[in-house]
Amino acid sequence: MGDGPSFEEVSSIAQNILGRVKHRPKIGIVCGSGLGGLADDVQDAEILPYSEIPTFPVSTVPGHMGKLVFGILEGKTVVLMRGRLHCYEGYPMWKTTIPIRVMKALGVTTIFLTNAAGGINPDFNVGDMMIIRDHIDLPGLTGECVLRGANDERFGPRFLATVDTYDPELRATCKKVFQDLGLSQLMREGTYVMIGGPTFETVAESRLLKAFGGDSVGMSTVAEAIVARHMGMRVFGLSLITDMCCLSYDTANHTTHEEVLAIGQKRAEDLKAIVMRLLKDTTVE
Ligand SMILES: O=P(O)(O)O[C@@H]1C[C@H](O)[C@@H](CO)O1
Ligand code: HPA
Repeated sequence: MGDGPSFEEVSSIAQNILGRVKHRPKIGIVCGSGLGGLADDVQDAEILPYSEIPTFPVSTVPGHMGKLVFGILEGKTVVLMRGRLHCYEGYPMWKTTIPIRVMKALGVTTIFLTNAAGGINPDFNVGDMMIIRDHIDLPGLTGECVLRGANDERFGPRFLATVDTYDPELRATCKKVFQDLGLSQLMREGTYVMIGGPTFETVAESRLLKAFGGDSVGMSTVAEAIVARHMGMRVFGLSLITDMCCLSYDTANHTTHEEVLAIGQKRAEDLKAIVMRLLKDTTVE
């Protein structure tokens, strides 16, 4: 196979994990920057650091601990990625999504992707949460799609339709969750744009992404969502808006990763409440 990973490599990682944990999750959750606190509520937790899983890539970004956490949340058997991988860390795009392929091989059928993101839509506020309705795969549009390279049909089809990437039923359930928890004022829905990072956007780039129809921007998630859909998983995505992108030179402020992590901490309880209730209300086969 061209860009990888091979089906055999993914199966071998999954076999290694299955030999070491008793839980058999159907739902996977990827914790975005600063959002790993979700893992603290996992009951009967079994924890595998990425560094202890043969050939598994490791996280290098502050706010991403680099552990798989297996256990029970809201009565559902789950696996959490407490820390994801980004291409700006030096990984080729396909390598950042090995954990998603491994989750599928472990038996996961539904995946929740969370991220920290900048707000492009001027109606958004820092601290809002955006249900991802659609995405713009900027790396993909410029030739760096995560599915680039030889295709192994055991994973999925060569050509993938992506119009329905984010599951409508899960989005509807999540909207009700916001209502039920009295958090509707924080709820947004829109289009997430993936950039490669690690630079935050210039003013001109933010204006471009806005003109493209983007509502939030980040450095992850899209490749994971595409790979998950390639393997037939159900995908849900949620962005925590941690900063607002600058659309004017007059108001240009300097976004920092520390600011992103701080807002993640500030909103940790609300985010946790939403994801846990969504879990509770989600039926898995
Ligand atoms: O892993 P996510 O997408 O939540 O992380 C975002 C994008 C960068 O990794 C980082 C920037 O602060 O947060
Ligand atoms: N841009 C890109 N990625 C991000 C941002 C941002 O403003 N905030 C958090 N992740």
